Amino acid sequence: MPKFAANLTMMFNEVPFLDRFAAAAECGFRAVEYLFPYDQPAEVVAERLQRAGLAQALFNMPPGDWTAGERGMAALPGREADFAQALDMAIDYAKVIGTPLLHMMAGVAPAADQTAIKTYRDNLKRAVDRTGEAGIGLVIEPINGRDMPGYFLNDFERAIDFISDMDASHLKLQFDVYHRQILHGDVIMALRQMAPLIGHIQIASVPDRHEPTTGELDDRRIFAAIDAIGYQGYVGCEYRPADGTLEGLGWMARL
Ligand SMILES: O=C(O)C(=O)[C@H](O)CO
Ligand SMILES: [Mg+2]
Repeated sequence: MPKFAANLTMMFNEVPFLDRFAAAAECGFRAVEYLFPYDQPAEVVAERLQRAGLAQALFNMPPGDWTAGERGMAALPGREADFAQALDMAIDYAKVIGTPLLHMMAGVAPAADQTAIKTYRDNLKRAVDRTGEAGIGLVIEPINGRDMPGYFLNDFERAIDFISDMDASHLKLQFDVYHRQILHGDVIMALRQMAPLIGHIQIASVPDRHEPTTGELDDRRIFAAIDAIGYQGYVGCEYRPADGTLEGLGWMARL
């Protein structure tokens, strides 16, 4: 069975962000991930993580103005300076908190626009170089257009092409089973084929993004496939509990 990380952006919303670390540890999680730590000083986040005895699996680079609808800046022409600043901030936080992986969000931009594509490539190269110097892994994640309309990176093969073009061993794919199923299906074959390039995996039920094992996929078989490809990282539980975090944790106990 894979090792699971609690996603503290979606789970444990019953308590404030900083208290979610202890809450996750009390429920038996040994690792956590979340979207953004930047509302808190990095030292404070690191202290909560350590006090709870948890490993950090991953977090995202600053996404731009989230409340205004921004979902990353890597593919946004004209925002290169903001992207570079966000990258610096993410690396500073990563060093203090100790994450092995950063997720670079692409942003909302037309997927076929040549200027957006060039901007994305240039920013990806910058992020590959900076994370490489810092000894941190970098991942990119295809996201479905129902959850994020207009998201630039909306295709798994395209993500694989970007990763292959960069030819950097610390740049990998964030394989979110939920997005894969909505975008393309064929989840287990994709896990097998993309295995060497997978740096992080996330899970949720489809279509409602609730607890694993409650949706249209056979998640037990997916976990077996993840083991079979030799994946050693965490599987992030990036789901919205259907009826309370604690009330919904039975799926893990039943595995
Ligand atoms: O939405 C997802 O699936 C993610 O993993 C992101 O990090 C951001 O929304
Ligand atoms: Mg995800």
